[in-house]
Amino acid sequence: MTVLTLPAPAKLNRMLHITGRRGDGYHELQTLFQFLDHGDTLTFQLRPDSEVTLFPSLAGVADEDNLIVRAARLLQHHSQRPVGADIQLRKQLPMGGGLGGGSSDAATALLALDRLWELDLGLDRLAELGLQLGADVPVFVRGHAAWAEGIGERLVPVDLDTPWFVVVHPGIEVSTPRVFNAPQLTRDTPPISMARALQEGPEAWRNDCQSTVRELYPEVDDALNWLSGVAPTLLTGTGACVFCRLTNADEASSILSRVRSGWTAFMARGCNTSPLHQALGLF
Ligand SMILES: C[C@](O)(CO)[C@H](O)COP(=O)(O)OP(=O)(O)OC[C@H]1O[C@@H](n2ccc(N)nc2=O)[C@H](O)[C@@H]1O
Ligand SMILES: Nc1ncnc2c1ncn2[C@@H]1O[C@H](COP(=O)(O)OP(=O)(O)OP(=O)(O)O)[C@@H](O)[C@H]1O
Repeated sequence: MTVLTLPAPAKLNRMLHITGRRGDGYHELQTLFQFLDHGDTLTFQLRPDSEVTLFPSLAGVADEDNLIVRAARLLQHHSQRPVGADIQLRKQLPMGGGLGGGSSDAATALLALDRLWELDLGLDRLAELGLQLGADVPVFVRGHAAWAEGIGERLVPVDLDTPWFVVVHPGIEVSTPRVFNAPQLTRDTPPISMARALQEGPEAWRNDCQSTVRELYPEVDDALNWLSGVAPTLLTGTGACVFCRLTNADEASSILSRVRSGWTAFMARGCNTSPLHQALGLF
């Protein structure tokens, strides 16, 4: 095998609580992650030397800073022989969208190159390496919808409802550090048990970042106001995307056709098994 084409799906935070702040400034979260059947696509072609190339480059991100190339560099240290790859990226997910696009690309690179380079590191080690790249990478490596604690790395697999979603991107990039550094962000939600979060269900779920992001980014406020007029709506991660859940595809496509011009939107189905793991036959 010398070529692999694989998906890098989006994630949603179906709920997100901020329960504290660690000494190093990172926030303690409780969140429910679920994947969508929509995302980026990456193609990996084995090289006989130790070069790693990426095409096309992302605007504003130097290749060596791209999480895909950084994932490849981390893995190269684990090979006894020179290994390289030409990587093609079909980017669909908005950057700074709260859909975890960069983290998902990184996880897809870790799993693809582990296979292409015959490293066989296993998901535990790959998730550990992934955490060095970003708090959201481990869930994409493990590939199952999850209840997450810590900074998002302590994961318990769960099965959530799998509705259709309409995801609206109001055309701006939200800075995750800016949101986490905002003085008005509440960081004192009392921790709850996973059982309680699951029992409360989607009607009760909320995102503790939402009111702060609304204040800092009026475009997100507009999108939340518009979409919640049609169906129950939440922010994902620190935004900028907002999503609502629908019981069927017809309702979703009807909302999609009415989304305000200047915003981008897509519809997708929630998945408890990542499309990446489905493609790799890991479940
Ligand atoms: C908010 C979430 O999207 C929820 O899924 C993620 O926790 C964010 O994950 P991410 O984008 O992978 O974040 P990282 O690249 O690890 O961190 C970006 C910056 O956000 C802040 N950050 C991030 C995650 C976290 N639990 N606490 C934080 O305070 C830190 O300032 C960090 O420097
Ligand atoms: N392959 C990549 N795809 C997207 N962004 C990348 C990538 N590599 C590095 N980045 C950098 O990471 C930043 C965050 O991108 P990303 O799309 O992961 O944000 P996000 O969807 O808000 O993530 P999260 O929900 O994890 O906070 C970008 O602004 C960009 O500078």
